[in-house]
Amino acid sequence: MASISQILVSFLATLGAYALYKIANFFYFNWTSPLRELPGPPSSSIIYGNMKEIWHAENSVLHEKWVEEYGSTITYKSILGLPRLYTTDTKALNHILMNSYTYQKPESARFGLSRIVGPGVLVVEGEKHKQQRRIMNPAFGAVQIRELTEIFLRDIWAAESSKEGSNGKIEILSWLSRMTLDVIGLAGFSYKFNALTEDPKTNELNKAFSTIFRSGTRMSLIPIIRGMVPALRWLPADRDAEVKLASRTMERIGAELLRDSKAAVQKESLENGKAQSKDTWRRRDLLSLLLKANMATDLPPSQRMSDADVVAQVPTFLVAGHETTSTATTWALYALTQNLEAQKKLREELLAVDTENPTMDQLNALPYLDAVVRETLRVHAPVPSTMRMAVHDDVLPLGEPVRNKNGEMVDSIKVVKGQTFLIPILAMNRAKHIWGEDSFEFKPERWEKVPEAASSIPGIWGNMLTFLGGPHACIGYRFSLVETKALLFTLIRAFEFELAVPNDDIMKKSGLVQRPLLRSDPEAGNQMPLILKPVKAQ
Ligand code: HEM
Repeated sequence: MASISQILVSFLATLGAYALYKIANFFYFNWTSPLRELPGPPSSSIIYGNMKEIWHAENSVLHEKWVEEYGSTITYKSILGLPRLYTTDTKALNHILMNSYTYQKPESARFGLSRIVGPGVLVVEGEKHKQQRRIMNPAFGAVQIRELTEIFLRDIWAAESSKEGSNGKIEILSWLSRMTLDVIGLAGFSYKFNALTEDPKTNELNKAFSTIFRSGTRMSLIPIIRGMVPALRWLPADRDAEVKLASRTMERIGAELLRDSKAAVQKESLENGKAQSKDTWRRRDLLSLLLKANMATDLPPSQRMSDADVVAQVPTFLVAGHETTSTATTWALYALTQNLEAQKKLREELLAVDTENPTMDQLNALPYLDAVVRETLRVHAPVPSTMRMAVHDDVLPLGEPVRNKNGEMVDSIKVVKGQTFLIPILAMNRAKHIWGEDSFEFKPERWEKVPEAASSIPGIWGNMLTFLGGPHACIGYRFSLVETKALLFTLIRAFEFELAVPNDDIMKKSGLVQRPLLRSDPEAGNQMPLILKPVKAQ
C-alpha cells in the first residue's frame, strides 16, 4: 500500500505538472496571439504591462491618445504582458456586442461582480441570461416605466421639501445617492429604505453601498490575480470583509423583499379570486412585475426562474440602478455649473412648466432638459468602459482596415479563445471623428442636429454607448432617464448651482462607476461639493 509520503509526492507532482501546463499555455497564448501583429504602445512593465499608466491616467484619456497615434484598432498589454484588443471601429464593436454568446464578460469580471450581487442578470451568460432577460424585459418596458414613474416621482417631490431652506455648501453626490436608493427601493420593490431621512451613518444599506462604490485610490494586484487564477481566490485583499458584509446585507434584505413581495402578490391574486395570469396584479414595482411574469400560469415551468435567481435580481437592481443614476445626475449638475448659460436656459424651460409634479410624458416633452441629459450621458458616461472575452475562436470584421506590423492592410482580425477586449464606452461617446473637434465639451445644443456618423454607434439609446448595446445592454435605461430628468426638474427649478471648489480640483475615478474625487483630498472619498442658492420666486 502506498505510504502517506508517496501519496503526497504524487499529489504535488500532479499539481506541479498542472501548474507547468497552465504556465506553458499562458506563454503559448501570448507568443502566438494574432494581436502581436497589430500596432500599439510598447509595454512599460513586465508585470503590469500598460495597466499602471492606464490606472494613473483619467478614464479613457490614454486609450484616446493611443488611437490617435496608432489607429482605430490597436493592442496593448495587460497584466503579465497579456495582449488586449482595443478598437473604436464601429463595425467591430457591433460584432462584439451583438454576438453575446461568443463575447462574454470575462470570468474575472463576473467573479468580482458575483461576489457583490450573486447570480443576477448582470453576471449570468448564455441561455441563462436569455431566460432571465425574457422574463425581466417586460417589467422595464415603456408602459411599465410610465406607471412606475408615478410612484417614485411623488417621492422626489416630497424629498425636495426636505431640502427647503438649503442655502450654502452641500455635498450633492451623497444626497443624490441616498435619493436614488430611496427611489429604487420604492420603484424596484415597494420598499422604503428611508436613506434620505435616516442618518447615513446608521442606514445599513447606505453604508453597504458607500463601501461597494467607493473609488479606489490605489491600484492593487490581488483582485486582478484572483480574477485570473481561480486557484488563488483565497488570497486576502483590501476591503474583502467590508464587501462581504455589504453583500450579506443585500442578500438578507433581498430574501425579505422577495418573501414580502410574493406574499403581497399571492394575496392580491386570492382577493381577485382568479388564477395567476398576466392581468391579476396590482403591485407595479419591478420585483412584483418580475414575479408576475415568473409565476404566471401561462409560463412553461422550464422557463421559470428559481427563487435564488429572483433574489439575486434584488442586489442587481440596487447595484446597477442606484449609483449609476445618482452619478449621472451629479455630473449633470457639475456640467451646468461649468456652463451657466445652459443652466439658465434649462431653468427657464423648467420654470415655464405650470405644475410642480409633471408626469413622465410632460418631462419627456421638454427639449432642453432632454438635450442636457443626453449631453451629460455622452460626456460623463457613468460606466466609462466594460470588458468582453471571446469564449471561442472567431474572426472580427473591421469597417476601417488597419496596417499591421508587416505593413499589410487587413480588414479582419483573427480572434483566439480567451482574448479580452476593452469596450470603449466613453471614448466612443466623445470620438472626434464622430462628434467633431469640440467633442470633449458639454454643449447641449449639439443635439439639435446629431452628426450622421453617430448613427453607426451600436448603442441601445441616443447614438451613444452609455447604456451599451446588444443583448446585454442596460435593461434599466428608460427608468434611469426619467429619474434623472425628474431630479433635474426639481433641483434646477429650486436652486442655482455653483461649484464649491476650483474646477481643477475635481477629478474622475472609476470604481464600478466613474465618480468624482477632490485632487486636494482623495482620501476623503467620493464627493461633489456644490453651493446652492434658492431660486427667487418670480
Ligand atoms: C445612468 C444610469 C445607468 C447607466 C449609465 C447604466 C449603464 C449600464 C451598462 C453600460 C450596462 C452594461 C454592462 C455590461 O454588460 O458590461 C448596464 C447593464 C445593466 N443595467 Fe444599467 N445603467 C444605468 C441605470 C440602470 C438602472 C436604473 C437599472 C435598473 C433599475 C439598471 C440595470 C441594469 C442591469 C440589470 C444590467 C445588466 C443587463 C444584462 O446584462 O442583461 N441600469 N447598465
